[in-house]
Amino acid sequence: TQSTRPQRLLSAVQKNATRGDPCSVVKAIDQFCRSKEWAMNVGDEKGCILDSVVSELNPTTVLELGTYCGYSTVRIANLLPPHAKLITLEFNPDFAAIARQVIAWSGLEEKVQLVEGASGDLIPKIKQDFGVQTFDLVFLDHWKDRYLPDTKLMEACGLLRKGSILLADNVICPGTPDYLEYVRSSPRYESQYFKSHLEYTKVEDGLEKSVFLG
Ligand SMILES: O=C(NCCO)c1cc(-c2ccc(F)cc2)cc(O)c1O
Ligand SMILES: [Mg+2]
Repeated sequence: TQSTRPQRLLSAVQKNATRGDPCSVVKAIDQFCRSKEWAMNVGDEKGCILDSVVSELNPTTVLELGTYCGYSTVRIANLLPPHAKLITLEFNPDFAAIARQVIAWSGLEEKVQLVEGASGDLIPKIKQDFGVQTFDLVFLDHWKDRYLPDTKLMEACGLLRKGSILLADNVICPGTPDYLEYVRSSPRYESQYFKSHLEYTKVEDGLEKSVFLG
């Protein structure tokens, strides 16, 4: 039976990265995606912008929407202070299975809780089931048509507080026009666009950083 691209990405990590070394896991995935097969990780260029936002914020609670193979999960978790928590939601069970192994290889499983399911179903359960009241940082990288409804849902569930940061991938490619319009026009957000490129390509893409004003 044929292997899948996430399975081949995991094999590349297990072959080329050192167990317990998150940086080597990130490097191995970027090398695989540049030299062997493109995959929809946030990538090295946008990843550096992600790193700078995380490092500047020093968040204690992080929510990631869309785990895929765990690349950005590892990038974020690697920068978190001790006892900080990253909850990452993934709808696709095949992606989740690979991501668990990538996260384990990096040695960061203590900081990460991967939950399988639909973000729209899980978000309302976070306070009661995962013991988190509000998030310092939310990284949106899941289905592009879910960015806006899930943002409104997080607001309604009281998961955002004054100063919470939303960082959204792919606001240009594939694009999230309704989400961009919302965070850029709403008086409840202060938004900033970080121009970059679609992972491993020359195509324009970027990250939108939005501060919730409460
Ligand atoms: O769908 C995406 N993520 C949610 C599913 O896990 C996604 C897609 C693309 C992409 C794909 C196909 C193309 F032609 C261009 C972009 C890129 C990304 O960074 C993404 O996060
Ligand atoms: Mg993305």
